[in-house]
Amino acid sequence: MANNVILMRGIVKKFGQQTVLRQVDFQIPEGRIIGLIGPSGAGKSTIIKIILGMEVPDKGSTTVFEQTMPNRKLLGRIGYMAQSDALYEQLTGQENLQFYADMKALRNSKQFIEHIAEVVDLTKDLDKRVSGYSGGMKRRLSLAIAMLGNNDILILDEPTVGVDPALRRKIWQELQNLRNQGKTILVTTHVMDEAQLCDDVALLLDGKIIAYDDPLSLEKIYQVNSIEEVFLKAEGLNNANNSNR
Ligand SMILES: Nc1ncnc2c1ncn2[C@@H]1O[C@H](COP(=O)(O)OP(=O)(O)OP(=O)(O)O)[C@@H](O)[C@H]1O
Repeated sequence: MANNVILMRGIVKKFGQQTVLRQVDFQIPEGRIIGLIGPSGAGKSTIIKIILGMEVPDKGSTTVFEQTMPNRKLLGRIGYMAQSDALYEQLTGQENLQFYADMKALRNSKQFIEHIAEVVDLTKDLDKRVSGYSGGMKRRLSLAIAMLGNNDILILDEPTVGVDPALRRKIWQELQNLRNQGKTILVTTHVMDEAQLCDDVALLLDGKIIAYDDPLSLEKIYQVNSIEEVFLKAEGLNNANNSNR
């Protein structure tokens, strides 16, 4: 059994009167790609922020490599891509990448930047200012920044929004390469084809992880043929349960 690199136990998170996470137990083993799916507003980004120590839960505990977050040293081992881009608009793509590479004290940053720019197909645009980038180009630059360096964990909040299918495939190949090197990847997505590519998929509904297994097992459990159908069936069952309460 692989070690769990991220462990959440009994997480409850409220924003004012709204309880977003009711009782989240979630463990992420080393060297796997884990997809976190759920309807919009289910609390996926909130889970990510709690893992990173950016939000504090009302109840429960979270550890990363058996330590509580935030932890500066651990943050250096994690590549994070948020839903909104944190880019320096007045700098070029290259300068943005170099800035973050310097922050990570990355050796061989030139080779890293060249490789990662190629993965997200930005090589030709690296000398342009980010203010002139399209939305999709900004997402790709954010993804490149998250992937810079030898991160042990990558946490990607909807990394392929605005990315065309061919490039999406290339990015997933890179994620799978990283997984094959033993890296751990947590990704949220609304693209069910991508969820299908994950080693395991966790389904967040009604403030809880209601199912967590590899895609084939989930399809068997829900007696359907795709993760999209798993999602729809689980949501339908949940809504029916709620209206019977
Ligand atoms: N800082 C905050 N203050 C108040 N409410 C918040 C805050 N952060 C999140 N929420 C609320 O918590 C709920 C879950 O938000 P979250 O962004 O985690 O959902 P999500 O599953 O990532 O959604 P999406 O798929 O649309 O990105 C939403 O109703 C959101 O409005």
